[in-house]
Amino acid sequence: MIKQAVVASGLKPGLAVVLVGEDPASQVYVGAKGRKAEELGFHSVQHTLSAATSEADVLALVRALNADPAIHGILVQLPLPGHINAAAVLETIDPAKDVDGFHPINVGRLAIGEPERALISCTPAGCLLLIKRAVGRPLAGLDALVIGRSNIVGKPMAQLLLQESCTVTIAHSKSRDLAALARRADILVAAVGRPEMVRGDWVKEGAVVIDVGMNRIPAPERGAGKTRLVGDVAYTEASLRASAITPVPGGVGPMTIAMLMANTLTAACRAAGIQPPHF
Ligand SMILES: Nc1nc(=O)c2c([nH]1)NC[C@@H]1CN(c3ccc(C(=O)N[C@@H](CCC(=O)O)C(=O)O)cc3)C=[N+]21
Repeated sequence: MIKQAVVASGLKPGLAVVLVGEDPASQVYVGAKGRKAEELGFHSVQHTLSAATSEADVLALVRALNADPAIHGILVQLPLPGHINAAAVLETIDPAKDVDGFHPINVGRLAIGEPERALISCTPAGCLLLIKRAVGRPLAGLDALVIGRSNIVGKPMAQLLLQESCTVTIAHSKSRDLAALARRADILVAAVGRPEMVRGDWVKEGAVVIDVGMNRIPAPERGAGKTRLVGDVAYTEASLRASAITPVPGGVGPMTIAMLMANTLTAACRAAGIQPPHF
């Protein structure tokens, strides 16, 4: 779907990914993003800097990418090493190239209900698309519960659902009786980072369940020292009640990468003064 839109636009969207340090898990994500970008015919560049790189050098690279007309999207992989002020780096990215949607300008545009001028955080944007497809009619009036209040997922997810006129509840570690809140939800988004915390009997019959969790847990059955990836939802139990549910892996993660590409195409279209496609 994105591929057709790229071809139709006649543009070559450019995505720059900046990785500071050699965290192996980060390298896996960055590799997957680069492969997808190339598959779609994007101009794709990766800057891998040593973990000892100074903040000034990261800022200088971001400024150079801001000024590069072949680059439409800039992603600085988080987390950054402790000696680098992540907020300073994110605020240096040109908001028009901020394909992660983490710059306060883009966060603000989402909050004031101007999503058509913003770039929206990829994971919640992808979750909203999945929810809309699963529900198949306007979301207005539905009860939505977002578990988790991070800047990257929980808060923007709640904003997007509010924009769709859902009745939105945001729950977090201090919330009381999460199970009761969950049982009322027509739309349940779990983004807390606790393996299989959402049980099957928390799920309302017919609810749409979106699992943002990416928890790596020990899997001795696969051999000594091996791990497996599980979400925040007990999938098998929850799938007996849900009308639609995303698995982990193979759900929100790949959708996040797809939305990163969609945001890069959107940024390229805006830079060229043409109407971005609607996903
Ligand atoms: N500035 C920034 N933007 C990000 O978007 C960002 C980031 N920093 N830091 C790290 C997290 C993590 N993240 C993932 C995206 C896709 C999968 C994904 O596709 N996962 C596969 C499974 C991969 C596996 O098996 O390990 C799946 O869910 O099917 C995972 C993780 C983006 N992140």
